Amino acid sequence: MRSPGSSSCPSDTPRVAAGEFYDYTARYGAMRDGDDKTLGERFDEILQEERVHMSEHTPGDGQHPGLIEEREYRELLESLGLTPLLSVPLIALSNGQTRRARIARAILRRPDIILLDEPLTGLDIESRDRLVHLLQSFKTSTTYSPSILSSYRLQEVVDHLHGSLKDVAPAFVSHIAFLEKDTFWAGPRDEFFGDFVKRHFKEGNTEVWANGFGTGSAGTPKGWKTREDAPLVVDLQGVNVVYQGKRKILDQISWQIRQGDRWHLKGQNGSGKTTLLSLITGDHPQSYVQKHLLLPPTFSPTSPQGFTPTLAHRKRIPTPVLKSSIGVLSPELFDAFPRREPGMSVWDAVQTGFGGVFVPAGEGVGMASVDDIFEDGKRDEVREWRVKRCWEVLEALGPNSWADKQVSQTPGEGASEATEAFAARPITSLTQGEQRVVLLMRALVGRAPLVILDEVWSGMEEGMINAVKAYFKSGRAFGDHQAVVVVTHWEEEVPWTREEGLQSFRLEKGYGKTE
Ligand SMILES: Nc1ncnc2c1ncn2[C@@H]1O[C@H](COP(=O)(O)OP(=O)(O)OP(=O)(O)O)[C@@H](O)[C@H]1O
Repeated sequence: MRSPGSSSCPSDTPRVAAGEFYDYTARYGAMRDGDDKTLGERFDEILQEERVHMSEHTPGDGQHPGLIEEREYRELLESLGLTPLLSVPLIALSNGQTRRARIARAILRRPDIILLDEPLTGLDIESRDRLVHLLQSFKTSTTYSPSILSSYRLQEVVDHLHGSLKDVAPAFVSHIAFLEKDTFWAGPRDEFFGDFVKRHFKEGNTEVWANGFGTGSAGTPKGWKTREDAPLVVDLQGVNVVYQGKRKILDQISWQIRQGDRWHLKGQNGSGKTTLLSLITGDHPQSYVQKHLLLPPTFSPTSPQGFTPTLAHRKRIPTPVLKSSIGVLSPELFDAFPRREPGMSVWDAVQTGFGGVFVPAGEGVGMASVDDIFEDGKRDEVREWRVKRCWEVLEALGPNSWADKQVSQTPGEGASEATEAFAARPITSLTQGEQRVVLLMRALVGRAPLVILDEVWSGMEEGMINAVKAYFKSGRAFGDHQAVVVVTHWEEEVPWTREEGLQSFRLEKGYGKTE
């Protein structure tokens, strides 16, 4: 019998765990039988399950908290912005929409305790406000008032953007438990901000602020006089995506991405960011039918010089070539990456980034592909560069950079013991945050002409976030020939400023515009 006591909303891998969304490319293709269950139908099923569960118990026996009333159900959907999505198949929901649906599902069952793991991650600003408002309303509700246990990253609780200690914790939070390495503190919110935060961050723990974005040197050195001189990496003109002949998601989008560019792709949940990026990565079937969708066709095997910036239409680029031209980390990729592949180590996972593949290809640096692709004279050089590059990213983002205060070695001088041990670990033995860092290494390792970083910080611990920020700021993470697109709903997570050359592309109601 299920426990009526609590319900939770895990921060990630929800689609896999729930069996509701298992293959991230499936959502772009034709729906298969069983894929077309709508959000409304799923909620109806849950309510029916609750009715059955209630009928098996007498009221007051403590085994069920009572069915949600019709009016409250409607209000719940409304307050999470789900009403217009009831007729949408589960598989077609965007990330933020899925997260909101999962939170509603948890609340529908009216548990006594709700566990929320980083509930604001992946939500746009409006949805974050709506959720906080909903959780706040439970405090004064006479019909349903659950206890809420919710985890947040420090930046969602303390004003991180400005490096200040201002309390920005969501309004409904009354008590805070703080966990960091060997420090544990728990108590009322006022005491946390009144005393603990100030004391804790004064006592030598200031690096959490010092490494924030906005410090250090610019990360966008460029070898071109003006941006327009830089070669194109992606060229989209008048791109459209329509579903079922009527749902227009992208309407005449034109976007040019050039070498050295740093882009922030913006837009509310469901505005089409993932769809647009899936056209660029070639995962979306409609990428083949676009009139003008030019993508980077060339391997970038050894160095920036190895890249020839000649664009080609999606139809003309073999998928493996396109995959090796674009480094990606996204929630979809995180869910789909086959980390349970028997024996897959960190090293194996990182090196799949050279080909943008999921399965390690052979021995060593997985360079079966090297033999296939490169001529005799070039193979050794390619192998050598790839091995060196794997160690570089492992050193830069491995445990030396976030686990404790050890000073990491200069990249290229060989890997430290901690890094070697980390490289050998099975990826399944890592925490979720560690797995994210490894998949970020995978996206960066090939020095691909285009790197797409979609919500890369979610699930990472504070120390990891700071290590990644520091790496991006160091100028070593990206070469001049690389273009980077960052997707996040948090401005403070974007690693560059406008002064450093950052540009923004916003999607709204199907249209796209540069800001
Ligand atoms: N196969 C499909 N059929 C119908 N609609 C779809 C399909 N796939 C996606 N959509 C819709 O396309 C819209 C855009 O989704 P997309 O995932 O691109 O949004 P997003 O901007 O990435 O959102 P988020 O910020 O939540 O990640 C959503 O409203 C989604 O429901």
